[in-house]
Amino acid sequence: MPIKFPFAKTKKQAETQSLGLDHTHLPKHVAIIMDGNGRWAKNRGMPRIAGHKEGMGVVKRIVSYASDLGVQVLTLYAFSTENWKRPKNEVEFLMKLPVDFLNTYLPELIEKNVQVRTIGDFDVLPPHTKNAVQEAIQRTKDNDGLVLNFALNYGSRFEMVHAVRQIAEKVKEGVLDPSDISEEMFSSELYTSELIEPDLLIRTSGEQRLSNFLLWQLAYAEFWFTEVYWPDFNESHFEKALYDFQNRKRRFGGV
Ligand SMILES: Cc1cc(N2CCCCCC2)n2ncc(-c3ccc(F)cc3)c2n1
Repeated sequence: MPIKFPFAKTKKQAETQSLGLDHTHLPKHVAIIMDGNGRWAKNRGMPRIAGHKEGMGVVKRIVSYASDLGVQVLTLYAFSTENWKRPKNEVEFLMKLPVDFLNTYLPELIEKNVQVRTIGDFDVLPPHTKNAVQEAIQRTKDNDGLVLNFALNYGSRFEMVHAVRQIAEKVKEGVLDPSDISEEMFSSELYTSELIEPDLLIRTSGEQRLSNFLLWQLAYAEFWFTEVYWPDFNESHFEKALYDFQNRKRRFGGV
């Protein structure tokens, strides 16, 4: 199909450009707090894990859509350090989701040139979770399309304290003077050291909190909130978030 719209490189871009999305000013890095899965299930008289399972299908759709649009990095808050406090059966179910997701979608992610990464305290995850994620990281490490970054057992305060400890050790060893400590140095000690910072944070389910997610990295990001529960979130909601992002940037772009 001849692409009618300037700048659009793919059919998906042409479709969304017709709706007003400007593909030359997309957010490079979108971070998402995928909230509302438990309430979605409760409202349907279903167990919480049904919401998580439905939410996993939405992950696949939004990853595919973000990749087609040309978003460079997508960071998804999949499991926080606080989530270990949930009931044992729910935690066990959640720790199987990365395995289920990758068993089902890794071939398509590879086909779409997606690079899988994680941030968080990875070593304490269950072996089956670690093995599946490590295989996906290894099999996609040379891909240069969308970077799909899962925050797994992630907590921003834990991440920042770890960074401070690393820097303090260098000062203690005499290889670093305190006067040399900079924002760039601190950023280089974070899990996200190899990634550009998020331009846009999306949070579903009506909550308007950061919940210990990317506290340092989101310093200059636009925040976009929706009442929609994550299992009901779809490409139109994602497109609206990107559209609103662009319009905010247009209003203040000149200052
Ligand atoms: C723990 C957890 C929970 C999880 N949910 C589904 C989405 C809604 C929010 C929480 C539940 N999803 N969805 C995908 C993954 C995943 C993680 C790593 C990976 F390499 C591949 C897939 C995932 N992991």
